Amino acid sequence: MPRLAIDATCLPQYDRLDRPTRERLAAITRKFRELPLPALLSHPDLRIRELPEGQDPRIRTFRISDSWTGVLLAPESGETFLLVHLLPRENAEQWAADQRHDVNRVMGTLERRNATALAQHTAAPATPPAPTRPALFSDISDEALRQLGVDSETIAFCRTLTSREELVDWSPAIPQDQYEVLLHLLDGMPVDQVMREVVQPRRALSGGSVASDDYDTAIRNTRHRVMLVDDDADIEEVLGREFDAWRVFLHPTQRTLAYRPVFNGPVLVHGGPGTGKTVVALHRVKYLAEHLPLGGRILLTSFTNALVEAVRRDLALLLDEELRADVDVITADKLALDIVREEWPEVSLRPESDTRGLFANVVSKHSLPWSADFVFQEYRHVVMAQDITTVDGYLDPDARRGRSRPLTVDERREVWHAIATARALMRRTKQLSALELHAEATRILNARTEKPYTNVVVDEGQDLHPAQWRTLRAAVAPGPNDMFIAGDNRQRIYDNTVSFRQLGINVVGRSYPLRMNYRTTTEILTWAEQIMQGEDAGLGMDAAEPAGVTRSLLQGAPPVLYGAPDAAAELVALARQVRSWLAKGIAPGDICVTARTRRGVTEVVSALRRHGIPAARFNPQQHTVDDSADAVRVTTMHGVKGLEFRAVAVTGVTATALPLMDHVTSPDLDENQHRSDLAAQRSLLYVACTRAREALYVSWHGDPSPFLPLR
Ligand SMILES: Nc1ncnc2c1ncn2[C@@H]1O[C@H](COP(=O)(O)OP(=O)(O)OP(=O)(O)O)[C@@H](O)[C@H]1O
Repeated sequence: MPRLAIDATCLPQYDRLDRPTRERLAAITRKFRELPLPALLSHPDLRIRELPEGQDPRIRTFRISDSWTGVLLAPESGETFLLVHLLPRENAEQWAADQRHDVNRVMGTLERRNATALAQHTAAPATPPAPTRPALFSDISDEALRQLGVDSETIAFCRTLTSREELVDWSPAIPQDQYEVLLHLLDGMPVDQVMREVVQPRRALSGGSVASDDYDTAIRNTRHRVMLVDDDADIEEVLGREFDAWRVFLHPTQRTLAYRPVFNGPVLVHGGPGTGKTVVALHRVKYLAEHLPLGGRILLTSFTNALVEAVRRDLALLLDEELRADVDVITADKLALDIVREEWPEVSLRPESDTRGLFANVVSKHSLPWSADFVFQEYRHVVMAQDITTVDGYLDPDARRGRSRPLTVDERREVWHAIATARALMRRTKQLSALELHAEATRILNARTEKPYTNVVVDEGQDLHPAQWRTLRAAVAPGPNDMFIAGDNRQRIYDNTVSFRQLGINVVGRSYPLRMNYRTTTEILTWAEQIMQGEDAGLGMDAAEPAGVTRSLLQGAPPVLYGAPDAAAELVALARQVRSWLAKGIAPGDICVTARTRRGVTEVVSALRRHGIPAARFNPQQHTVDDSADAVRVTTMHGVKGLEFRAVAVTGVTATALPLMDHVTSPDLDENQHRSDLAAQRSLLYVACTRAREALYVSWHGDPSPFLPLR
């Protein structure tokens, strides 16, 4: 019996159909699966029509209602029908006639192109290539392009173009997988790398090349754009439930990572903002949960409580309750606390501010010549980062590698004494700092032969402290599929750096980049990338490969930048901007405004309300807002980590606020730490700006932040 597949193009259209039309479509698609092909094509009720003579014989249109038409790909061979598009009746036939569907033989996927438009342009380019500007890809031979799956027609077309912008403008007409190849080449990725990163993952899924008339296989291999409907599933049920594309359509690279049966050790998935790292981590959990041995458990963790809440919510969309019961979704800190409490039930977590206070007391009591901040940093970045437990360990010449302020041996003894005093006090009061809990949890776990988890999946890994990594490492036995880590060094906004090698997390040979951004438009992304230009990407996790450039297939308006004369004027301009987004039909809840500080958040909320705009402080942890759900969300720049909104306003990007020098270690204290803290503040701006899906507005008053690309 025929099987039904649905192209991703149909999904937004389905939302526009009214109830009777949806029911009618469901009835039709049921018939697709009940009747043999000849009976189906000639069925009087369905009015399946071929296109006029000379056009693609595989494409048919069928009537759904008086106003809606369906477009169907019905290959002569094979059993799979593809519902290609749902269109208003008046546009359907022309659209169908312009498109052509082919099998990409190299990548094994089904592709669509606007054949009419491409052929017309190739024959007579609107603007012939200027003799002064070389055609695109002039340094890459036809043969090399063909090996990457770019066919002769697309090659001939590309040779008429001279700029990246032209190629991007034409992207809706170009076969999608070929477009991705071209985009990477254009941005300088070498041919062999494109082969490895773009072509191979597709081939891996299709198991090699596919014959040009084998549409059936190609449709099944195009899972990044095509949804296969189970034989007994109802189309209404498939399309009618709240739809999130990420649950169904994985990019081939995402799919090969999430669904690979075995990795022989820890895996690192890295990539720029919006490349689907969280999506891959969630699908990996799904795969692991579906293949979990009896009694096994999975840990899914992320950096903050807010992020853990977000992945918990998303996991519920992907995995049914029964499988979710085998997955703990908690922060590393919560894990450490739970483990330590198993052996020491009265222990509690000491908030970071208390820990700093404790160090301040010890430093003043000992009348040390260093500031409390300095001693606290020695504790955090030397002692706890390396799990040093003895004075000799701290005196080791290598222990303070990377710290720029030298200490003599006697001075070290003094610092050690202060740190040891503070640590002893924590123990005596049974109130341990998070780092202390991790050190304890690691010792407990290392002493056990039975580990609590079969697999550990980590999202937002770039911000974890080495002590947290040690707990995670100790929570799972080393071996196949033990750790799956997603992160992006350039989004590191806290002050931790780690060396995986030293932590026994060996990702060498298992470090994979994701490069396609699914969230942000090209215009916003390209601008935001400039914030990070020249920034060393080696901080955070020591990824085997530096982060590459991220591309987006989405297009939109460039970011709007505004420098106001003073704070009041900045708020007035913000209100104007938000009002214009609302007027364009963006719901208040899809708009987020960030401020640099908590006080800034309060000021923005009251300013927007004064202008009659519903606004509320946003609590990312619970995804709740103070009053009404239908309000513009306002939060700090830290608060938007890992989230996204249709429109984002990043305010207060003023020289005195970014970097906020209170949060940056003074260079007198430690030069390297100073640089690292500055880099984290730069990343904060980058993270905030890359939360925007469609619209980004950035403002400041007085002098702009030096991190802002204003050229
Ligand atoms: N294959 C996909 N198909 C459709 N949407 C996708 C796909 N992969 C990711 N997305 C969407 O792209 C957006 C970004 O994904 P995700 O949050 O996983 O990226 P990320 O790399 O973790 O981002 P960041 O590092 O910026 O927090 C989300 O809206 C997600 O649903």
